[in-house]
Amino acid sequence: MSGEADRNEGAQIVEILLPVAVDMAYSYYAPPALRLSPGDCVEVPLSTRKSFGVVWSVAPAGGAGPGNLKSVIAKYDRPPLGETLRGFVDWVARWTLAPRGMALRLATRAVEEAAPETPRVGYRLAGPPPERMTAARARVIEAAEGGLTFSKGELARAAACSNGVVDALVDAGALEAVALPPEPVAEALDPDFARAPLEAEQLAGAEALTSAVEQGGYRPFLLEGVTGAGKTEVYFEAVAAALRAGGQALVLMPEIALTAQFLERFAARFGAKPAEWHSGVSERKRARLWRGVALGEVKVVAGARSALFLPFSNLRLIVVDEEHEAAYKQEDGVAYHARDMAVVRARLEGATIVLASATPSIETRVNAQSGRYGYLRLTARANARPMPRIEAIDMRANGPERGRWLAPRLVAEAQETIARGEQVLFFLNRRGYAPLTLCRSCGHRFRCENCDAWLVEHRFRRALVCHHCGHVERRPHICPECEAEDSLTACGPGVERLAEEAAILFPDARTLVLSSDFPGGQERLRRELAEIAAGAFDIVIGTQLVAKGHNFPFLTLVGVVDADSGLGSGDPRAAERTFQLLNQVTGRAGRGEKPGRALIQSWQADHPVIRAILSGEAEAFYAQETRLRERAGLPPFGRLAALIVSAKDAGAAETHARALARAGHSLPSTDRYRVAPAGGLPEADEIVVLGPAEAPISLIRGRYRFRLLVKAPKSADLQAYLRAMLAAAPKERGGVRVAVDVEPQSFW
Ligand SMILES: Nc1ncnc2c1ncn2[C@@H]1O[C@H](COP(=O)(O)OP(=O)(O)OP(=O)(O)O)[C@@H](O)[C@H]1O
Ligand SMILES: [Zn+2]
Repeated sequence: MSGEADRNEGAQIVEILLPVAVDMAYSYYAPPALRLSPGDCVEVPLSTRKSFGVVWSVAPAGGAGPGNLKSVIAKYDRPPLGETLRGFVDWVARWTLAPRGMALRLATRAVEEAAPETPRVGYRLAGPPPERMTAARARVIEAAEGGLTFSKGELARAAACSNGVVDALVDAGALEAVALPPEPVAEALDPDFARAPLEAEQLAGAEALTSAVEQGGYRPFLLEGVTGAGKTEVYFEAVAAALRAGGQALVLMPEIALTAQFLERFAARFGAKPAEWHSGVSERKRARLWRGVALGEVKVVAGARSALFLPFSNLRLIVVDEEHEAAYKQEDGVAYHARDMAVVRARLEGATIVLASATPSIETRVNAQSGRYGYLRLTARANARPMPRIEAIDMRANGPERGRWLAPRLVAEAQETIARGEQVLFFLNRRGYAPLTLCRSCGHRFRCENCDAWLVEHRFRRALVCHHCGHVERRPHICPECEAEDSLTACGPGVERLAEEAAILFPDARTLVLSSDFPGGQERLRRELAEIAAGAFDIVIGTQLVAKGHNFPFLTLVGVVDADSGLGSGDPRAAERTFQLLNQVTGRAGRGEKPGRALIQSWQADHPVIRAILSGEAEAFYAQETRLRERAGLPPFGRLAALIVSAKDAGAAETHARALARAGHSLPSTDRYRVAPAGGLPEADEIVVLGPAEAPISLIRGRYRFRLLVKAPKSADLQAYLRAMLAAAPKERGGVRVAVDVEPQSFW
């Protein structure tokens, strides 16, 4: 027996978290040779297959054998997940109510299956020229002269021939293949490469941030500056301070704002580009970056929201650019808000965090005004550029004729702008050709067969498309209902329809339509954004993609086609969202040498949001919105969670939603929260459950949806309440699903 204990000396019982939809860590036996520590990446058996996992805790096995525990198979060659990142994963799971394994997955997805690196091979001159010489071969040999080593592609490109010519020269002994060291994962950055001359307000902001980064510790800031104020230059100084301190920095941006233009500005300041992290980066590159970040070799990452889960080893600074952007909220899977979680990560890491925006969210602004965040402001544009002059076009009095969408005044000003060699942007936040197609003779409307939504006509693709489930059908020639011919008519405009109108009104202009649903994906979008910035187009027609943080120096006129479209929704943030979007899009005008203008087509020109945009009085708007939120107990003065109950059968979904609400109402109050009794008027410190109500879009992908809204005072432990409510509800049966969305950003 003691012999066995000796043999087991050093064996461990380890708790391992797997990147699957399970909250619990599983116990495994680790044989003595492994000597695992928390954070180690391992391979473990999971039912009939093998899985990646991360060690969460370790205890000595005390001489015992595996018993009925399964054994860890191997330790992977990956840098371990540090304690703060593990703490962050736990935190995100607790906050969002997602299974911990799914939160882990956000951190480890890039390296779960990382294949070993394929070695890089280079080619250089080796022997005498081959006996059989061709023109292409001669060009390759000429390109390889000088004793350097080149990749196959480089030689083939230089000689304008195929890769096969290079291979043939290797076979003939004229070239030889040599192994190259791996490509560096990121270039070295120099904090003093080219310091920008800053203006007074920029300087004050930069100094506050640099000293926070130097001192270390958790220090949150709001950097609020009008569009074109030069916020980027200010937070670049904070990045420089992090670099000087030997630390790392993360710049989060909405994915589409991560353009070549931004990377080049970064390179102009630091001598090289940052590491990029977004959906366009290849899997292999991501695995290498992940490792480089963990080892501290990668100093600065510019990334979309998922970069927040990278294994930084010495993170000194997080910047969340355009912090108000709804794109920071992940809607499916782990429903986290990257801005809010960035603040959490900064606190865990003891880092400075900068939330930057021209139009901060109410949440962030309230935090800045109450002194919880440092408040840095830039009140004027850099380089003495004026803010754009903004006017409204009242569509009731001065709108276009029927079937047209651009008012005569906007058309006239656009013509003058183009004639001066400047750029025009027509902004309409609607993809496709027309949001609704109907039959003139019987009134039939085309709806999605899976969703409670109209089909949007996409004329470029010659199809009717559902924007909720992606369902596509051909646009027929006869009405499927009454069989009338040529009776179908498009109602309302989308960007494609606007392009048609522009082609008639401005036949000689170079026009570009920019929309996220065109083939070519992110890469095409990035290229087109660069072309706009270079002045390759006279007219740009686009959705909100063009509004996000871009710098188009030739753009001097912005026409907002339908300023009111976002105001009618049931979203409690509708006014804030519209204010932000209109500010951002009009803020694209006049960033170059010539001053900018914006014309806003509105049916409600006296709406408070439109008035705030016209007057430029953001302060009054924010004050009023904040007051409304406070009175209604809405975030940030109270807390919300949405529960979306869905099922293929409407009755099953509704029954479960009602049971869930009853469970919520009948929970007893505890010291963590107080529950309002059903039917009674809630006190200010009590949690209430509103609904269930049929969701505004009551059917998506064939599933019927009901929503519950849990409204809690700031003092309540909302997550503890939600957990108790879900536990007290009957088990989900008959394909019923419940999705929890803490601090929801969308309300459909
Ligand atoms: N101190 C400065 N002197 C001259 N030009 C500057 C200065 N600071 C910034 N700029 C220039 O001003 C322009 C606007 O800067 P930037 O893009 O950082 O603005 P922003 O505040 O991020 O605006 P937005 O919120 O609209 O994205 C850029 O072209 C930038 O190079
Ligand atoms: Zn659909």
